[in-house]
Amino acid sequence: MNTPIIALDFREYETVKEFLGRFDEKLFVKVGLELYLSNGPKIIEEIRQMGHDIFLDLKLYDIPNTVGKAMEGIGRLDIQMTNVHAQGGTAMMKRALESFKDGNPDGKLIAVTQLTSMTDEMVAREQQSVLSLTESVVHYSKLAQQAGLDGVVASPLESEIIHEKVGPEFLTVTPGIRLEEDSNDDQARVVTPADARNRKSDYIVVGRSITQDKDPVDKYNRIKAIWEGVTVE
Ligand SMILES: O=c1ccn([C@@H]2O[C@H](COP(=O)(O)O)[C@@H](O)[C@H]2O)c(=O)[nH]1
Repeated sequence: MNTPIIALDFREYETVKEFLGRFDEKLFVKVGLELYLSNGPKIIEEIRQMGHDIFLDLKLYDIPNTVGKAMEGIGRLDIQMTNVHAQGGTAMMKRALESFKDGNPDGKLIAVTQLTSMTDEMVAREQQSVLSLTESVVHYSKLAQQAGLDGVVASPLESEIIHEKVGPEFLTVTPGIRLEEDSNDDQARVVTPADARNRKSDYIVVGRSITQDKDPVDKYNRIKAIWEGVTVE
């Protein structure tokens, strides 16, 4: 069972250091735009030196040449996973893959399908999509697979159908995770860690539910145990 990925949505390195210092085990953490843009690539080195694995979540979305060049830089970083937007198209994803794997052959490149903050209604009205949200997620997953990527970012609600339509080995990395006790926020497609496991997600990504808790280590351990099926919520 893959360990839950903790989204380090903080701005300051000092906050990250204090947060990670509470844990006495190796973690898989996600560095997103807020942390990376405030600190630059050195944040990756610092976290790696602490012994943790990193998913660099920059969601690149541009023309193939621009994304390819940016991925050359990302490929030089010591990370385990990174991503692009599948909506950038197959040519863009292929260029991204080539550049990233050139520097980091073991790293995973995945693509965002439909953000977990999106609803069926938003996909229909704002994207003017003729496909339903789920159909659109499957469509972008197939494009990502055709481009040779390792998997996608989606909601756990779509994990089963992605595995069914695209393949069991194709990774589903799934944010939008909340326990029943957690408050509602900007996430629209939300499930519990147990539900994510039942729906065959490969990874769960959890941010505020852990980082904003008064006891993040305890909350992480609870979420991990539920995700692994060791305890019920
Ligand atoms: O579709 C997506 C893609 C990325 N994310 C990121 O995951 C975390 C989730 O944080 P929470 O605090 O648990 O909501 C966050 O960093 C997002 O940028 C996503 O939520 N949905």
